[in-house]
Amino acid sequence: MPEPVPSASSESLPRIGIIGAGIAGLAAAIRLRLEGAHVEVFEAADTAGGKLGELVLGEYRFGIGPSLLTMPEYIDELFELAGEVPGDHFRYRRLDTVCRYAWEDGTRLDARANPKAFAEEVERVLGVPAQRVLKTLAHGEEKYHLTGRTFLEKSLHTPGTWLTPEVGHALTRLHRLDLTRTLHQVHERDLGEPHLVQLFDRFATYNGSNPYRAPGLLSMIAHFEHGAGAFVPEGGMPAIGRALYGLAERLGVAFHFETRVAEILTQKQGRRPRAVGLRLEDDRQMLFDRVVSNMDVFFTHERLLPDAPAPRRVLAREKSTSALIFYWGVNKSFPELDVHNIFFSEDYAAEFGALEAGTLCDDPTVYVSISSRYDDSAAPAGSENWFVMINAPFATPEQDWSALIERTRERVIQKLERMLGHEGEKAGLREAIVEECVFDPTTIEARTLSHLGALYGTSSNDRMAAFMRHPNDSRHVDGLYFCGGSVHPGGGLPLCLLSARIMTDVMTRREPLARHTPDSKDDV
Ligand SMILES: Cc1cc2nc3c(=O)[nH]c(=O)nc-3n(C[C@H](O)[C@H](O)[C@H](O)COP(=O)(O)OP(=O)(O)OC[C@H]3O[C@@H](n4cnc5c(N)ncnc54)[C@H](O)[C@@H]3O)c2cc1C
Repeated sequence: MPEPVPSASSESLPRIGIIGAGIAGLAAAIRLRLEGAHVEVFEAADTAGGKLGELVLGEYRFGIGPSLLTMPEYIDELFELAGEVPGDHFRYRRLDTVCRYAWEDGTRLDARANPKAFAEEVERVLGVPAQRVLKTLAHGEEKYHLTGRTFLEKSLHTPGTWLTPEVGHALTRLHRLDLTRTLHQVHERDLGEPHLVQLFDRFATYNGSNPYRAPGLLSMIAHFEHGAGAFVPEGGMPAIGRALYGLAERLGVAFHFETRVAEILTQKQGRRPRAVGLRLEDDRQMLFDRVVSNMDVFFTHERLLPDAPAPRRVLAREKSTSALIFYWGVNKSFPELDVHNIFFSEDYAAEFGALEAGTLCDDPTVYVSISSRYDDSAAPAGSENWFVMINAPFATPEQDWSALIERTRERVIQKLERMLGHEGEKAGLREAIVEECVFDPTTIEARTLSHLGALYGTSSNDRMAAFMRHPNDSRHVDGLYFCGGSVHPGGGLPLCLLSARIMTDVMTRREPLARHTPDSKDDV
């Protein structure tokens, strides 16, 4: 990618160095540039996007990580802030069916995005009254409205966050938040029917948590998919990273690809050290007034600040789950599948029990996402690009991934052939797989530089999780800020985008920048 050289006049602007061009690093670069800073981004990989990267296998293209897009308005917001029309650079559409669910007993359910249509389908297939489903979704939405603005959109480490009418109102409604029940207990209470409980429990995995431990407050996640909606971007998920990179470039952000940062340079200034620049892997030193890390926060402390004090308790928090992913080029079409498909395990509790024990169960829930369903260019005609993912524990030294992969691959193929009704066929799924690549938690750690291969930073398995996530600024080093899935408010694309917004807010309140208007970008 080209490296735009900032012009001389940018020397008078506050200089900010950002480590990492993941979605949050890109959003931070855009926001800080618009706030009036000279911004340079250092990225170890050769492209922007981080986990939103692309994998090409022969004639098949895959998004490496995220497959489900929710809350695209946070992406639009960045184009609007820059005075651009989002649809000129990034287009997406809403899915009518958010997911096609299948169980081993033959039950099939298409989850429509529209809450009423979804509830009616649940009543028809599972016999649970539609009103009960709608009430459960409405309760999730209520939890989101009671807590979302405080817990997801603001810093939890700024006193002003807590002195608001919203917090006062939430305190009067604490009993509605289900803080003393697990997510699974809430679903048993509100829905009862086992298939439906399993379907709703799965929302815990949207931030890498365990429904048997995560607090009932997380039932708000169902609202994101069924209330706010699920979307597919034109050009596939990697198009998100490309679009934001394009916007950042147009604004004059400077990018350095294949440039790994080796150290955050600090200088003692007053009581605490201050971040004053970056040392790159080739030993070059770049001076900055402020530094933002979009790199996994554990590695930021461990590798880039080895001698600085670190928030040990926060960094030792339990990680979110990881994944075992099979990227399969499949040379035929399976019309019975949709964009997002779930094949449930028969014993969900045993599946999460295995994850807690650091291994995989014999019958995992299998997620199959096929982006060629909405993006023709991702696979040859009549073929499909299957992203097949099962939840996996974060990496530990005892795991033997080659043995686990061999065993699980066989079980996954058998399960899919059985549940798709292709068992025993000569030309089933097995024969149709013509391209293959496998990522396990150790590959994910190496490829995306995420500690232990966790997909979403730390887990939300306890009530204190939100408070114990790393803040968006450093308590130990002045001038050092954080954004991305491993810090507040957590992992997943929407929250990463919010982390960049919160971080910019925290930084500019503490150390104001001269606001930059989009029209004046030429003087950078
Ligand atoms: C398999 C998988 C499936 C997922 N599914 C979904 C989904 O369906 N929906 C959803 O919303 N979210 C999903 N997520 C989560 C989502 O992808 C992440 O939360 C989000 O992309 C993380 O973005 P980030 O900004 O934190 O940074 P990352 O994408 O982690 O990027 C960080 C960047 O920093 C760079 N870097 C690291 N160290 C250095 C260094 N020393 N010097 C220079 N650069 C460095 C890395 O190369 C990387 O590009 C999934 C994640 C994975 C892995």
